[in-house]
Amino acid sequence: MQIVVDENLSLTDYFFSSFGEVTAYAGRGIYAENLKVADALLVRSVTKVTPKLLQDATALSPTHQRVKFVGSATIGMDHLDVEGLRAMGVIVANAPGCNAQAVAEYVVTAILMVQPKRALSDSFTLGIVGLGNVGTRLNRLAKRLGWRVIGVDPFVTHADIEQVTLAEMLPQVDAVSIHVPLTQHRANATYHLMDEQALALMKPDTILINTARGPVVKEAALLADFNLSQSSGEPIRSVVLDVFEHEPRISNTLLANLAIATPHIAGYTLEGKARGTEMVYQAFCQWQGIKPQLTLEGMLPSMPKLFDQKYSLLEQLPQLLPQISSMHADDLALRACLKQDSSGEQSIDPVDFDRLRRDYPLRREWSSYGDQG
Ligand SMILES: NC(=O)c1ccc[n+]([C@@H]2O[C@H](COP(=O)([O-])OP(=O)(O)OC[C@H]3O[C@@H](n4cnc5c(N)ncnc54)[C@H](O)[C@@H]3O)[C@@H](O)[C@H]2O)c1
Ligand SMILES: O=C(O)[C@H](O)[C@H](O)COP(=O)(O)O
Repeated sequence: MQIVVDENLSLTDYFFSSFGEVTAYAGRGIYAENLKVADALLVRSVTKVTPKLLQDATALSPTHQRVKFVGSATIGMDHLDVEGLRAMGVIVANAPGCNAQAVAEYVVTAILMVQPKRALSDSFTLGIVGLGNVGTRLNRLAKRLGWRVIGVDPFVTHADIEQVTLAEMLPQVDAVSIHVPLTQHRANATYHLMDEQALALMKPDTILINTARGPVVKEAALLADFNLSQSSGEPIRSVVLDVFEHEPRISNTLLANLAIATPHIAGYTLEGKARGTEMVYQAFCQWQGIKPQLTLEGMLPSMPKLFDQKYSLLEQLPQLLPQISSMHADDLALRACLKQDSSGEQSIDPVDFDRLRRDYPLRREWSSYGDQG
């Protein structure tokens, strides 16, 4: 069997080499040409997989049966034409929840970094938009920190989360964190969910965090929000972005105004990435009609136990974060990539953005340091 993989997947040899030949390419560089003799394609979020891609591959090698399994080791699926692929008989799988804990920990870290004093006060209120795998994990962490949580999700109900509409939530929270899939052309679509109207409902000092997908926050509205504060002499809103509307290109006009900017690595823990591949492996085994033999058991190195259950998360995090989080360095590394582009503006080059992601020193989740949840 021929298996084509994005080079940015973890542990592909461990999980897949017993099935056949595994060939890796840069995720943004997987073309029909690379899939001529492929049976399975394993991607992350940067490879757009459509029926056309697979049909083009078949046209290049008509005697080969085309790709029959597409696995994405990610939570998000907006890069896959799931309906179109399934309609042509392709098995499509992703990895729901694989890096949800990583993202929840990223959000708490960002809030504690941006506004430590406010976040440590007992009246801090967090708004969570999207109460799926990430949103519910974030709710759990936030409650452990003593924060009040208000959630928005038109599709689910959680007994332990106070749920309101977006318009009701935005004026009353200290931070808003976005955890919705990117959707378009349907009821409650999330494309540009955070637009001029939504930003206008927020207090000027409400922190905005987007780790979902870039186009959920309308960049032009964000820039207008910054301009409005600047022109009235007010401090600009604290905004944390891990994803960008025009990713992988980021203009300095945006970057210079962000409190924290990271290159789409909120989910990049060793655990999150490894689980993503493991979940795709499980779906792959199901497709092959075999029982999965391999697991992550014993595959991840153990870490020193830094958390002490005698103390609360709130008491320990401020001291531990400098040791267990790379957020400050991640932000600096991204800003260090600014250079003049062809239009004479300063921006982050997509090649540098992808390099930072490929070479990212994967963080560890707090449980690996002894946090028992
Ligand atoms: N930055 C990263 O590294 C990273 C990592 C993981 C996931 N993500 C992104 O985060 C998204 C959320 O992840 P998840 O695991 O929680 O997904 P999930 O599918 O478990 O949950 C998404 C939730 O959003 C809700 N939702 C949909 N439309 C909504 C709307 N208009 N308003 C409010 N809620 C709405 C859904 O009902 C669902 O409960 C993913 O789709 C992915 O794009 C990013
Ligand atoms: O949806 C997700 O799981 C993440 O956003 C995604 O996995 C980020 O990393 P990438 O797939 O681009 O490597």
